[in-house]
Amino acid sequence: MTIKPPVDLAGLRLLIETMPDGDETAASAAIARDRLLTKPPGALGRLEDLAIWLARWQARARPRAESVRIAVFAGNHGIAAAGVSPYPASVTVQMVANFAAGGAAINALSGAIGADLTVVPLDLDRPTADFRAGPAMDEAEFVAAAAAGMAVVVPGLDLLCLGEMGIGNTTAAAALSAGLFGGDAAAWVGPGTGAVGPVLQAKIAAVESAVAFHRAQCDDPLDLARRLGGRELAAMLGACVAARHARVPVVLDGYVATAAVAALGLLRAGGLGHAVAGHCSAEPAHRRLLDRLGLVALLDLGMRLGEASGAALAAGIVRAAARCHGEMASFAEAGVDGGV
Ligand SMILES: Cc1cc2ncn([C@H]3O[C@H](COP(=O)(O)O)[C@@H](O)[C@H]3O)c2cc1C
Ligand SMILES: O=C(O)c1cccnc1
Repeated sequence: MTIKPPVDLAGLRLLIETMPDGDETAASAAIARDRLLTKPPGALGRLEDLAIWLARWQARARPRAESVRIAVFAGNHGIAAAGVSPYPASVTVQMVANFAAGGAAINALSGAIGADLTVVPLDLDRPTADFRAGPAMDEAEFVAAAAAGMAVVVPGLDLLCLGEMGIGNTTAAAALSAGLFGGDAAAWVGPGTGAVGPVLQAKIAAVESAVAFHRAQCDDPLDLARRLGGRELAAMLGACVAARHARVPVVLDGYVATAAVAALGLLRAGGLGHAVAGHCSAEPAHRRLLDRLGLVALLDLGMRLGEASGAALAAGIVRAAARCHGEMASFAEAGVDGGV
C-alpha cells in the first residue's frame, strides 16, 4: 500500500501504529519450500533466515530482491558549529555533488550490486537548530523530513537500503541513542569521521547537555527523534515506516541509520521486524545500539563511512539469499537422495 504522507506529528504516529504485521502464511510457505531444497537443513545458515524474512515482510511465498533502491538522505546540523566533527559542515553539500558526479564510495557500491541510488538533500542551506538547549526541529520540520523519506518508497521495489550524509550526524545519533536508551552519554559517543582529543570531548559534552535538557521534558521516542535527531535521520524513519506499509523490507546502514529508526522498535513490539542490520559499524556504540534493539548485523567489515555503504553490501547478500531460495532445485526435482 502506498500511504499518504503525514501532515502533522499525530499523522506520523498513526502511520507507525498502523504498520502491518508480517505475513505468516507467506513465511510458512517459504519455510516449507526451504525444507525441500537440495541442501542439508540449515546449511545455508542466515541466508535461509533472510529468504524467510523477505517472504514474511514482502507477503510473498517466493520472495525476491532484484529491484533494490539505495536511499541516501543528506542534512546539516546546528550542532556541527560546536566543533564536534573534524570536518566542516560544507562537506555535506560537497559530498552530495560528489554523489551526483558518481565519485563517492556509494556510487561504486551501488553499481557493484546493480542497485538504484537516490540521493535526497534536505534543506542543506538551513541547518537544524543546535539541540543542546532546544529541539533540533519543530514539528513541521520533523514531519516534512519524514514525509520526504516516505517519498523514496516507489512502487515495484523489492528492498530498500537506508543511509545518510550529514557532517555532525554521529553526534545526533549518539544524543538520540542516549536519549532513547539512557546510560552514560560518553558510552554512546565515538570518533565518527575521526574525532579525537578536544573534538571528542566537545562531542561528549554536547551529548551530555542535550540529553539532560530534553530528557527533563520528554520521554516519548518519536518526540526525542524530533528533538535530538536531524532531517536525514527523520527521513530514514519516514522511509522505514512507508516501506513497512508498502511491504518493502529494509536494510539499515550503520550507527546513524540505526539510531534514526530506533524509535520504531520502542514504540511498537516488532516495530523493526521488517528491517535487517546490514552491517555493524566500527563506531563502537553501534554494536551497543544493535544489542538494545535485538538486531544482529549481517556484516562486520570494520567500515565506518555511512552513505548506506554497509547496507548496499549487505543487500547483495540478501539478493543472493532470495536467489538461492527461488532458483535451487528440490531433492525430488534434482533426483537427489535424502531430504524430506
Ligand atoms: C568526505 C566524507 C565523506 C563521507 N561520507 C559519509 N560520511 C559520514 O561522516 C559524517 C558523520 O561523521 P561526523 O559526525 O564525524 O561528522 C556523515 O556525513 C556520514 O555519512 C562522510 C564524511 C566525510 C568527511
Ligand atoms: O556508522 C555510521 O553510521 C557512521 C560512522 C562514521 C561516520 N558516519 C557514519
